[in-house]
Amino acid sequence: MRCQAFGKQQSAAAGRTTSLQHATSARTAPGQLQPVSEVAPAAEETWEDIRDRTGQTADDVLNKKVSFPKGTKPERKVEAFVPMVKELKALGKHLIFTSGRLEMDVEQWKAHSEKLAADCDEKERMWNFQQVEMDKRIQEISGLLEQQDQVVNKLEADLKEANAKIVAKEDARAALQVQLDGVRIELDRSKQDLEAKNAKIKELTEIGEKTQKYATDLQSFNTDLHSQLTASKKERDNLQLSYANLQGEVAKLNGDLCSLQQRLNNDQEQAAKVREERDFAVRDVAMLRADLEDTRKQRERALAEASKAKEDMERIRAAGGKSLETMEALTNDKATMETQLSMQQKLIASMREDLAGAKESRAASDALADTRGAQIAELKASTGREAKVENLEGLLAGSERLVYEGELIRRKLHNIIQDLKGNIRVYCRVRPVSAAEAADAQHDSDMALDFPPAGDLPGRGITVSAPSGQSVQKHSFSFDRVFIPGTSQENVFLELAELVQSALDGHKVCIFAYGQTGSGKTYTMLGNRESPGVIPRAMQQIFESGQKLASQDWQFNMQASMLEIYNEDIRDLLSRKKDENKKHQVTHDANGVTTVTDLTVVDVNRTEAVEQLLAQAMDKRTVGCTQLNEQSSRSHMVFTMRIEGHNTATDAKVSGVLNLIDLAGSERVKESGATGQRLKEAQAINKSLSALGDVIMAIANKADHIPFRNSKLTYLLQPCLGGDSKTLMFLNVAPTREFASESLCSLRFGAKVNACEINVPKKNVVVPRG
Ligand SMILES: Nc1ncnc2c1ncn2[C@@H]1O[C@H](COP(=O)(O)OP(=O)(O)OP(=O)(O)O)[C@@H](O)[C@H]1O
Repeated sequence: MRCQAFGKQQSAAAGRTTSLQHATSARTAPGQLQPVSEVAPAAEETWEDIRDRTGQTADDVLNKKVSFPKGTKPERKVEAFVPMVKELKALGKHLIFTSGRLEMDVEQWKAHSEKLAADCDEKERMWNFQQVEMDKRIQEISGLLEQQDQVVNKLEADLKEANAKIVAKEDARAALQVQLDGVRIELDRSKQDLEAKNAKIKELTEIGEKTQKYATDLQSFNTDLHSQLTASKKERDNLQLSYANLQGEVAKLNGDLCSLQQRLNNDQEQAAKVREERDFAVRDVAMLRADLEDTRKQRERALAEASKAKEDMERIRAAGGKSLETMEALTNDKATMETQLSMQQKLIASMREDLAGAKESRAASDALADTRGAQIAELKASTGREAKVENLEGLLAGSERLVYEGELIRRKLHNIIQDLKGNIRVYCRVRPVSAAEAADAQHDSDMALDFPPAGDLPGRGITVSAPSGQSVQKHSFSFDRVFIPGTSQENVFLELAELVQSALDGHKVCIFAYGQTGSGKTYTMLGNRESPGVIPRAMQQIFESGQKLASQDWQFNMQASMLEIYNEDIRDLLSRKKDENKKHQVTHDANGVTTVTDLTVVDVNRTEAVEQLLAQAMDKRTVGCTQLNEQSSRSHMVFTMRIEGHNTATDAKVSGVLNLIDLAGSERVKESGATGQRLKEAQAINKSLSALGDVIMAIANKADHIPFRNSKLTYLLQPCLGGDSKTLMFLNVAPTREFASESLCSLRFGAKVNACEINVPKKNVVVPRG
């Protein structure tokens, strides 16, 4: 299209050129008007000169009109036309030149535009080609992009997989870390086990040493008995000789028959005493047997612990496999333990031999008693003489000495056994489910406690199932004795009668009941008229034993006092005055003798007298009704009996103390529903019981400072807990699930107390010289 238009302009320009050429040829034709320049050739002006000179435009020149007045001569008219012709000529030349130039330009433009069109076509072709190439390239790139997308997707999937693997590896590493931590904990626990076992072995070694000492004492006792037996045999030979002589003198002795009869009666009494002594020996042997049994069990337990330690060690070796040094240490420890165990076994074997020796001694003393009986029977049938009577008196004096010495040895053995049993003991007592609990549907009266029926810990183990979060967890404990619900007051007392006896032998003895409110502390310590508890039974035993010892020239002076600690104040329960605000101070002297100022002290020598005092004290004691116990003790009650003994024959003196304590019940303030005064009481009770717990913990941890002064209760009990007292704690627990958490707390506390070691008890005896 552009090329056609370009062609039309060309032909128009060509047409113009043709008409100008015609004009030129017309000008030069012969006979026509000649231009002035041809007449007088001169330098021709160019159109640009004319234009610049005259200021005319091309149109002005072409449209110029010439008019002449009439009569103008032709020469004049020619003259007038000459400049016009010149102007027109210059303009014509200019136009011809300009149009030639324009034509040239047009040609140039045409060539240029053709070239441009060709370039355009070429470029278009190129572009098309490039477009195709580009499309191809784009397709290729798209293909590549798709491939790359696939690669990226694959890489992403690989990355995801790698991440998952990393997470799994992290998890595995965390699990391994946990395992490692577990192994470390296991290792620490094993170390602790080993330390505990070492401590146990040390304890067993100490027991072994004590047993050795005890065996030595037994040996010397046997030797004494043997020498006494030899002496008795000699005496028996003498008696047989005398008896032969006596037969010849029977007639003369008839007159002395009555007095002899009297002496014979005395002899019979003496024989009864000898029998009693034999019974003591029988009981001692039984106790020894029980003790031996205990030691055997300890040994078995130690063996079990050693084999457990071995298993632990192997487990640790398998789990860690690294701690070679620890392994070696464990192996060494195990070897040491095994050596110590074999020593213990030897010790037990030697104890068995001692027991056999003691049995022989008992048989000898039985035989001696029988011989004496036979002699008495013979004498009964015969008549005696004055000299014979004197002989018999000597014999009796010897027997009395024997009995006295036997009593001393019995006491010694008794204390050795007590020491072996440990000087702080814990007895756990579980009360039965009460009728009210069983009847009330609001109470969860199912049992929360189990007692291992037999096996490792018969009568010593207890398991409590207590809630732990959403589930229930079992916790096992063992104590020196566990009394199941329904155990009678009598059977409970039998287990501590020996301890009470120690007070008569000059020891400080402390028995206290600890437990949740309503768990049976007061029932255990005081009981009721039908089933008296520890305090009345202990009194009865002390008075009866005191009376028995009177025949061995012992005289006892006993004094009782009773106090309660209520809201951290001490109150005298035996005072007949109404002096509630009186302040009492507690002091301990260097010998651990405790004095409470201004406290009523009453001389007692009969059970009935003590019962009266107890009734009086119970009337005064602060008791209240809580949600958990109708008759709840709101104070700690301390019954103290001081025993001073004097042997008029030997001038020996003993001084013992028996502290019997009914603590107030621990309670959770929230659950007991306490408010006002009850709340204040409960807070004071819990504070003092927690102070007791702190003291026990400090003793168990062998702390440098024992915080006895943190409460009146702990300060009062200081000689019992930290001194040389023999201490027994009753841990009273309620049996039902309702109180399982509280029971668990009490059992944990009891276990802590059980782990305590207090000083070896010291006897307060003054033995005269010579
Ligand atoms: N072993 C038991 N056998 C029979 N009944 C028992 C026994 N132990 C406790 N009880 C009865 O359970 C109830 C609560 O006992 P007790 O008053 O002795 O508890 P407590 O621990 O002294 O309470 P608190 O000191 O908080 O007042 C009493 O009625 C008591 O008779």
